[in-house]
Amino acid sequence: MLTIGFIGSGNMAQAMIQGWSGNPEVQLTVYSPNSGKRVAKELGITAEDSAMAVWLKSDLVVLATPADQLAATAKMLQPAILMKPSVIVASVLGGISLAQLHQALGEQLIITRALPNVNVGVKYGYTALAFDKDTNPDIKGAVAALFLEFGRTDELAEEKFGAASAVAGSGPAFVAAFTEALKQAALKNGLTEEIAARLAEQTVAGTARHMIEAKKTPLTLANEVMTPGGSTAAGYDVLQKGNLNQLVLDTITATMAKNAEFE
Ligand SMILES: NC(=O)C1=CN([C@@H]2O[C@H](COP(=O)(O)OP(=O)(O)OC[C@H]3O[C@@H](n4cnc5c(N)ncnc54)[C@H](OP(=O)(O)O)[C@@H]3O)[C@@H](O)[C@H]2O)C=CC1
Ligand SMILES: O=C(O)[C@@H]1CCC=N1
Repeated sequence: MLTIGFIGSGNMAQAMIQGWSGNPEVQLTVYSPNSGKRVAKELGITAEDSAMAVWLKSDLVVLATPADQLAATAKMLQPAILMKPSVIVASVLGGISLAQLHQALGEQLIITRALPNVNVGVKYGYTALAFDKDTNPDIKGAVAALFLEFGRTDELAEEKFGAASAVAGSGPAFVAAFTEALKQAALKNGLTEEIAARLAEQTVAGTARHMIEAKKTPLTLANEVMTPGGSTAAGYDVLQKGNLNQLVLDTITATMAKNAEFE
């Protein structure tokens, strides 16, 4: 049995707990100062009274607090780290590098930097992973296998994490915004709230599944839908004239700039 402990029980931690909760080989526990016990009860896992208790019970500890809480977390954990330095750390703290993590927690620890997105909660996530250079290949494989359980993963150089965070980490919010825009357009054109939501969600979900399962690029799929001279082409033209690509690029640039503030 592998025990995974969470420090922080917010949206990202909850998604990861949901993603791993069906695994009979994994036991999950959490500490979070205000919401830890409530979240543990809701998700059917155990809660601890301190970050130290989580560390001492765990084989792998996921740091899932806001990035600016790293120093406070490290302070709470120092005695436990000295008592049990074998614990593997997986940090999902946005913008915090492996070097910063080692500086705060200890140079001797085994640390993985992970950048999952909330879709891990429905086992359709994406996680970028970075390991210390000297990480034992068996440990690397075991950690990667855990993240593979709830979606796709890539091992990425840390300098690519800003882009990965903006596109894949924040991406669900941007895709959700586009989905909401589709829904609003359906509402404006007389569909009911319930039907508008279904049309928008199912279309976004189905389009993603179609591209993945049929191995089609986005443009291939778009061209299949666009009958020459037909109605989709008329709408697509509006997206292009509105410079959708530039708008999305500006969105990712602003997201990356904010993320870099923590570095
Ligand atoms: N949300 C996302 O999609 C993604 C988030 N991330 C990263 O995950 C991290 C968490 O984000 P997210 O879950 O969205 O944030 P939330 O605000 O939803 O949750 C933050 C959690 O951290 C807890 N917390 C705050 N301070 C401490 C502390 N000193 N010790 C222990 N727990 C603490 C809070 O506790 P309490 O509730 O008890 O007050 C809360 O449960 C961030 O670093 C973010 O960059 C990375 C990828 C994607
Ligand atoms: O918004 C944030 O800061 C975090 C990082 C990636 C997704 N959520």
